[in-house]
Amino acid sequence: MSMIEIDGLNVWFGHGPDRVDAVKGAAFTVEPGESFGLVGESGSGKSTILRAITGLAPDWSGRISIGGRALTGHKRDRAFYRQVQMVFQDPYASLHPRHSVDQVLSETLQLHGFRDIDARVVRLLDDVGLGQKFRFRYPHQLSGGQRQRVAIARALAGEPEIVLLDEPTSALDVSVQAEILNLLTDLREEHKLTYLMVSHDLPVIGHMCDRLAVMKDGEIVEVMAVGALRAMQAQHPYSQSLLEASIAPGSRSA
Ligand SMILES: Nc1ncnc2c1ncn2[C@@H]1O[C@H](COP(=O)(O)OP(=O)(O)OP(=O)(O)O)[C@@H](O)[C@H]1O
Repeated sequence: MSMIEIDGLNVWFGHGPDRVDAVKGAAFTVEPGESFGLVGESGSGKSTILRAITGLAPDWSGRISIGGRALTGHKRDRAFYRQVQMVFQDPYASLHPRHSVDQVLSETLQLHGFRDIDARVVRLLDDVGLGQKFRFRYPHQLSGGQRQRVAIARALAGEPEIVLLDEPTSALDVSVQAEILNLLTDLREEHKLTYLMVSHDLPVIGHMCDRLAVMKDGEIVEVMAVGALRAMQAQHPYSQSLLEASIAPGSRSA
């Protein structure tokens, strides 16, 4: 059974003449323990697929199934958030400025119903490579990379099976991007996680993922293995042009 199954997915915003069809007929599956990438230029619909899964895009049709359970509407229950967590692009926006790291993690652990909060906070900080000295710091006392580590710790607090990653390093300095990507790779292995990751950056997807879908204007034009990407074997002309652009000198974007 696939961990994530998307089939015939349409997602739209607005009505009548204002309607934007952001995702059209998308289909792919993500297997347990796999890391799957969604790549494409800005506005191609990548983030909208993650939003439809998490219930942040209310108007959709088709099939979204998580661990064999079909989702309906846009209300997601506690069991869903136990199984699926998300890490966003901007750790500055996703952390409350007046909540210490300890508060962020303790409150999240309490919401998930854990009792051994103290031991779990300690373990989560270790897991994401932040020592105990960061425990009582506030977001403004942390670097961008450290904040993203806190956001990752918060996502892992409920021991999810699936983590949705929306451009998790594109707001960070180039120097810390690789650190966070390597951390995410290690955590996937240690915690047996399944990733669905959005990026406009093909080399990032190539580094992080087993397979990927290339999106253009709301449609998936090709699903391919990362091995084919590395061998420059894209089938669709649009994927080929993305590949060529990504290896052109000076093309590497943050
Ligand atoms: N809340 C919204 N209301 C109206 N249109 C939206 C909304 N969210 C997204 N869209 C539109 O849906 C399309 C797909 O957007 P989406 O954010 O999924 O693209 P993306 O590939 O993730 O690009 P980016 O990396 O820039 O976020 C775009 O045309 C966008 O303008």
